[in-house]
Amino acid sequence: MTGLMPEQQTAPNTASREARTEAPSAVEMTEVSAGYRRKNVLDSVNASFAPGLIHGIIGPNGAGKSTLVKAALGLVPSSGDIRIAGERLASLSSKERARLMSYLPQDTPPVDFTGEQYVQMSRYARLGRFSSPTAEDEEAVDEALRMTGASAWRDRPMRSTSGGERQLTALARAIAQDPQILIVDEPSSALDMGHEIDVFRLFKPWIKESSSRTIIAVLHDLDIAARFCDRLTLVDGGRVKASGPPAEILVPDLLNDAYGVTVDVRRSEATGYLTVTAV
Ligand SMILES: Nc1ncnc2c1ncn2[C@@H]1O[C@H](COP(=O)(O)OP(=O)(O)OP(=O)(O)O)[C@@H](O)[C@H]1O
Repeated sequence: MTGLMPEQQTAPNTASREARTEAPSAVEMTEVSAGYRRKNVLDSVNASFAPGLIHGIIGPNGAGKSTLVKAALGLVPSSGDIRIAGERLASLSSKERARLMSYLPQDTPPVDFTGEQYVQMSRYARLGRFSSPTAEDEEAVDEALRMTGASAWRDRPMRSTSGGERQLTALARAIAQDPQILIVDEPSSALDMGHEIDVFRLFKPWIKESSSRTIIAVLHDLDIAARFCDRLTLVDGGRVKASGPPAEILVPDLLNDAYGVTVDVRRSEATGYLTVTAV
C-alpha cells in the first residue's frame, strides 16, 4: 500500500514519456485560422499536442475551444497547417481520419438506435466496403460498453436514456473506434461527480495501452484539469494564451485575466492536486 491516490499511482512517468518523443505531435496546428460561415473564431493559432499525454483545453465560454478541436478533426473550414500524427489533415481520407481520431461531441442526439447499435457504428472505419463486423469488432464494442458502464442500457433506444447515460454511450462509441487520438468535448458535462471521476480514471489506463495514444479534452472543471491532465492549453478570444503543465497554467494571473474573476489556487489536502476556486 503506497498511500497514494489512485491517479497518482497510475500517473504517467512524464520523463520517460517525453523521451519517446521523436514521434511527431499527435496534433500540430500552425497559424491556423478557422470558424463558421459568418464568423472567424480561431486567429492564427499555434498549438502542439504531444503523443502519449492527456491534454486539457481550457478557457471561458465562447473562447474557441470546441472550434479548435473541430478544426483538428476537419469539421470546420480552416486555413494554415494542421498535421495529425505528422500527416497533413487535408491529405487524409475520411476513413484515415476516422482511424486516427475519434470524437465525443458536446451533445449526443436522442436517436432511435439502441446504445449497442450506436457504438457498433464506430467500427465502420475499420470495415471493408462489403464486409460484416468481425469478432474483433464485437469485442471492441463490448469492451467499450463495459469500460464506460454503458452496457447496462445497451439494448435500449438512445432516445429513452438519460442525458448522462447517452453521454457515456457516446464515449463508448468514441473508444470502440479504437483511435490513436481521442478528442472529447466536455466529456462529463452530463455526469454526476461519481461518474465524472470514473470517466477520467479510465483515461489513464486507456492511454497507457499504446505509446501513440493521446487524449485531447475540452474541460471547464479546472480541478479535473489539474488532476488528470499532463498538459493544458488555455484558449481565450480565439487564440492560445498559454500552454504547459497544469502548475504553469493554473496560476491566478492567467486565470483572472481569461475568466474575468478572481481565483484562489491552492493544493488540495484531499487529493494533493491543485484546486481552483472563484472568489
Ligand atoms: N455553428 C456556428 N456558427 C456560427 N458561430 C458559431 C458556431 N459555433 C460556435 N460559434 C461561435 O464561435 C465562437 C466560439 O465557439 P466555441 O464553441 O468554439 O467556444 P467554446 O470555447 O467551446 O465555448 P463553450 O465553453 O461555451 O462551449 C462563439 O462566439 C460561438 O458563438
